[in-house]
Amino acid sequence: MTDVVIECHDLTKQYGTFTAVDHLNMTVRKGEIFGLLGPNGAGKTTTILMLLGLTEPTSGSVRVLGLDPARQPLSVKARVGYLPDQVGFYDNLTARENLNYIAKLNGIREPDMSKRIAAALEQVGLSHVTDRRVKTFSRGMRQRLGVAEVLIKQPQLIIMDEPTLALDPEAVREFLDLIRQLKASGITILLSSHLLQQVQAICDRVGLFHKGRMVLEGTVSELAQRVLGGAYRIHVEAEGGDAVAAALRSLPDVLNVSANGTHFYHVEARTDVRAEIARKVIEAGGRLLGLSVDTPGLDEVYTRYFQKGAAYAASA
Ligand SMILES: Nc1ncnc2c1ncn2[C@@H]1O[C@H](COP(=O)(O)OP(=O)(O)OP(=O)(O)O)[C@@H](O)[C@H]1O
Repeated sequence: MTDVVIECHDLTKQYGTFTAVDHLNMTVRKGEIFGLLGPNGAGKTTTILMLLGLTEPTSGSVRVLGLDPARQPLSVKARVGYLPDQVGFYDNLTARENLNYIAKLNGIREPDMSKRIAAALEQVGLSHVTDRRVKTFSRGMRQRLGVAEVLIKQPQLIIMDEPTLALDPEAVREFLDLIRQLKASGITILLSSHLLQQVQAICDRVGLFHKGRMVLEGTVSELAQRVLGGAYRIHVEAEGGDAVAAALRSLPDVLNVSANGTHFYHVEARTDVRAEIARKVIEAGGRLLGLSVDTPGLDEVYTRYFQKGAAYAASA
């Protein structure tokens, strides 16, 4: 058995003559957190619906845990959890009562049911409010209860659609920690979000959607490399003048060096070449006074991509 959890080949969905998802190729591996990014209408939700077997592809293929969601929707539903942006609960019921209801709907019976519910509430940090009515819960608690609801199925994959949209910063932080814990427990996560900093903070890889196509895919630094050129911006402070500047320019992975005054250099590089820079400055007879690196964020990649969208789409 391979470790591929999601695999799409030329997956296409048309609504009439409109193509919402256009020949999508995507692979998500076991244990990854994969982020789906893209502006409104890019095709993320339609993709999720096809992964869940809630809408049929027009052409192409999709496999989730080796299953065809269009033909085996119940098997997919049994193994895959889905968390929307806001989960609906019966507000007058307690957390436990809500989960009892969901467990029964999923065919889970005692004694398993109570054990799974207790474990799920523990995992999301809500054990202390098991018997409190959900109407007293904050949005953050409701979202975590949503994860507990998904966990009682013991899923191998959880698909989350904008799960942190309505949360305050503290609740977001707790929720992102929870996602990391889910990954640590071996669950694969597909996360659709507009919130780039959050995606950057937790996703192993991201796919950028644009007009139904996945136009960029990779780690944040790979995307930065592709869209911005130099993914690493290195700030160098060194004495040594022209010899230092020439030494910096001679490094293989360096794309650009600009000097700011006589001591400061801004280096754009394909890789983190700080160690090589330190060596070169010394070899050139210079004196290294400071060295730091910053990697561009997903927000910069995203903004730049959409400024130059058509050009990248053509080369993707
Ligand atoms: N049932 C439908 N019938 C016709 N067009 C649809 C249908 N569902 C979605 N679309 C269109 O398909 C395109 C992709 O929509 P989708 O909801 O997948 O995008 P999205 O990336 O999830 O955007 P958002 O972030 O706004 O949810 C949009 O132009 C949308 O209007």
